[in-house]
Amino acid sequence: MNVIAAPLADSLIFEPERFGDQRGFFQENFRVADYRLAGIEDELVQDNWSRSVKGVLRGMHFQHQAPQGKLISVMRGKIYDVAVDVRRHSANFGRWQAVVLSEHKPQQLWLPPGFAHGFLVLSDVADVIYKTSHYYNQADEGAFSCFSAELGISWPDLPYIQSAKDSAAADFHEIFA
Ligand SMILES: Cc1cn([C@H]2C[C@H](O)[C@@H](COP(=O)(O)OP(=O)(O)O[C@H]3O[C@H](C)C(=O)[C@H](O)[C@H]3O)O2)c(=O)[nH]c1=O
Repeated sequence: MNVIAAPLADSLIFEPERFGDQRGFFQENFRVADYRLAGIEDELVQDNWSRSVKGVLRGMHFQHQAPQGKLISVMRGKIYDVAVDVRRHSANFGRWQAVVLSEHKPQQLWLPPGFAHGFLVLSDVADVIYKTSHYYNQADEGAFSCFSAELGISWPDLPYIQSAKDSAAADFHEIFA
């Protein structure tokens, strides 16, 4: 398992080995030992499956008291994955990164606890699976707008499909005043 740095400090990109043959391919998606070797001590306790059609824009989401680390893989399609460091002590507080994840490129993205997460679907459909280091708690959830001017996140230009919650989300500076 190769590990490379993602643009923001503490975020990592894992590159699992994919064994292809005339039948298709085999890929190990998760070994605790690989993540411990990369310095991730978080225990991953929940596994999610998110299916979206082209143009779906989910985010930007985070949890206040029990921030979730996320290990993100795209099983089908392609996404433009964005994360914002919302750790107040971080030198990168308020900075964002974008990583394109695709079923055709064996890469997984690690976001440590304290990153807000969102993604835009670039393919007709995308299946995103991700493990999290804390359980989901709707009461603990926070969100800010993907289009918060002060962040300057550049999104590919598509007709966006958002949930009512996401399209009504406040700007970053209103949440992290
Ligand atoms: C996230 C989550 C949601 N749900 C339920 C709550 C709602 O009834 C339904 C849809 O939830 P929501 O619209 O918040 O789903 P997303 O917009 O994909 O939210 C996710 O979007 C970004 C990209 C993330 O990284 C987070 O995991 C998460 O916030 O699933 C659960 O039961 N468990 C969960 O872990």
